[in-house]
Amino acid sequence: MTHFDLVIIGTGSGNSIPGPEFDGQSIAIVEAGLFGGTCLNVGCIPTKMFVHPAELADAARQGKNLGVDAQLNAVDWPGIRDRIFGRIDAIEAGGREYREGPENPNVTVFSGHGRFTGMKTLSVDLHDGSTTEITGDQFVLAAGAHAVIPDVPGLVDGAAPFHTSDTIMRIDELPKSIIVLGGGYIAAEFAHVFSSFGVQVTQIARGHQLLKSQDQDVAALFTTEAAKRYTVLLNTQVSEVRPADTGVELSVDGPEGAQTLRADVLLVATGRQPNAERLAVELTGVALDTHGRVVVDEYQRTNVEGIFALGDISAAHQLKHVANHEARVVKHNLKHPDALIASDHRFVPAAVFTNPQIASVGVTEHEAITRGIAYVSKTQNYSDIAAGWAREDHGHFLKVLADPATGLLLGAHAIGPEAATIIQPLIQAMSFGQTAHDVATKQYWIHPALSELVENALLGLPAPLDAPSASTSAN
Ligand SMILES: Cc1cc2nc3c(=O)[nH]c(=O)nc-3n(C[C@H](O)[C@H](O)[C@H](O)COP(=O)(O)OP(=O)(O)OC[C@H]3O[C@@H](n4cnc5c(N)ncnc54)[C@H](O)[C@@H]3O)c2cc1C
Ligand SMILES: NC(=O)c1ccc[n+]([C@@H]2O[C@H](COP(=O)([O-])OP(=O)(O)OC[C@H]3O[C@@H](n4cnc5c(N)ncnc54)[C@H](O)[C@@H]3O)[C@@H](O)[C@H]2O)c1
Repeated sequence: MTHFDLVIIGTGSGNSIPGPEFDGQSIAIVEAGLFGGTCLNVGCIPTKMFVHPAELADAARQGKNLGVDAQLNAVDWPGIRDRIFGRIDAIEAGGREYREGPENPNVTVFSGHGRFTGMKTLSVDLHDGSTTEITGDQFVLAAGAHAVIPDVPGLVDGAAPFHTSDTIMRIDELPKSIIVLGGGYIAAEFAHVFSSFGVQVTQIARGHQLLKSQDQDVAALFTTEAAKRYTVLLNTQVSEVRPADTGVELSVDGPEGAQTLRADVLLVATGRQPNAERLAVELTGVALDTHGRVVVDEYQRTNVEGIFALGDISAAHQLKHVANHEARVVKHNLKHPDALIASDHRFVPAAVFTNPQIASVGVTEHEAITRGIAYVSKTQNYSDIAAGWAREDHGHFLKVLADPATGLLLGAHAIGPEAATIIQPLIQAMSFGQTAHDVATKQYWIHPALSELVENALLGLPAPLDAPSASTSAN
């Protein structure tokens, strides 16, 4: 049994903790899978590296509307895949080498699956087949989450072939058809990529809308636009998945009754569960909530002294920028027990990298109504600002919600070109407590840039003093 000052489990955002401040401390890093975690290897980065070529393919198809008659001749899947993972795998290998190398003499990397066996005692099943046990004064639980496989015959028992986001990006060839199970982020982004690459996509969602955690107007428009691009089956349940001659066969039940669907490939994208139970954190006394997340306070401390948690294992938002933020908080708090800093989860933004793109921050209109929050709102269409009009945008918009008494922003929800980039000034305004009026009027907005969407949305909000206390909206 080897003892360490600090044990970090997981090399996603957890790997950013060791630095010169920790030079005098012995550190164990435990990693069961690829070095660098989900975002780098199987998450944000590779998916967005597929999204960009998908956008290029879409642009070739759509250019004709504006007089550029381009043609999409072929999508070289193996070429795209190998370019992406050629770059990513090198970073993964470099990251591992760096931590194992002479630059980090105080760090020991354990390549294997860790599992608590007692108070601050971790057993690690190493990839060489041996097992080792380590203890630590302090622990950082940064072990992320894993894809949930629904309890459907053929899936849970592994009888039928299927992919998750962990494997789909490395398949050998572009399938002719794919069924995407799930209506959330991962399903939306992969349905977009495969559809743009010319694959026949069928997306199955059990709810009445895709991306139903978004503002309802955004989710409704996205669902309508997705259904124009590929087959979307809503209110549909899968009862069985079977292997077929060339792929898979699914029995589904929906508004059209029972039917059998076939495709070359099935992608299951039905949520991600924190890895806390797999790590047996309860054996070191760490409490979990009803979602299986590690419970942390605002300083990222668990209920056990000296054990911190960050990222997907404990966060309500499974997002890389949240995991990174929390890692910075944990890094500080490990070194400054008498001057702790708190995580800031007030305004967590997120984007879905689809076509159209979606971005959001703060409360949705539905949430404002159900929580009884007084608000005013303005929905600004892209087509009514110069850059949107010029590109003949149809139907896309930014909706902003503000407090009628103070003029402070409550939320922003965009669907349309560059939505993820466009809403950043609104995230900034919310974070720094700037009023909608000040943000709109006390700076220049570049003309004719897409950012004028934000300026016009804010100018369209009723002024705070004129506003009634009840909700008002301007469209
Ligand atoms: C397909 C996909 C696309 C995504 N796209 C985006 C995006 O565009 N933007 C965004 O903000 N977020 C995105 N996310 C979410 C983002 O990837 C995660 O929120 C983020 O990576 C979580 O970081 P983490 O450090 O908490 O965990 P991870 O990065 O998952 O790191 C945890 C590490 O712990 C290791 N581990 C787990 N259990 C053990 C154990 N018992 N012993 C040892 N090691 C263990 C794992 O192998 C893993 O390497 C995406 C996720 C997916 C799946
Ligand atoms: N662009 C981004 O920031 C990005 C991209 C991908 C993933 N992520 C993160 O990763 C998380 C996980 O993504 P996800 O898409 O797997 O989860 P999600 O929570 O976004 O969506 C899960 C979907 O699966 C459906 N579902 C759940 N159980 C089901 C079942 N038994 N049968 C059928 N459908 C079922 C849900 O109704 C929902 O539509 C996201 O919540 C997000 O935080 C972020």
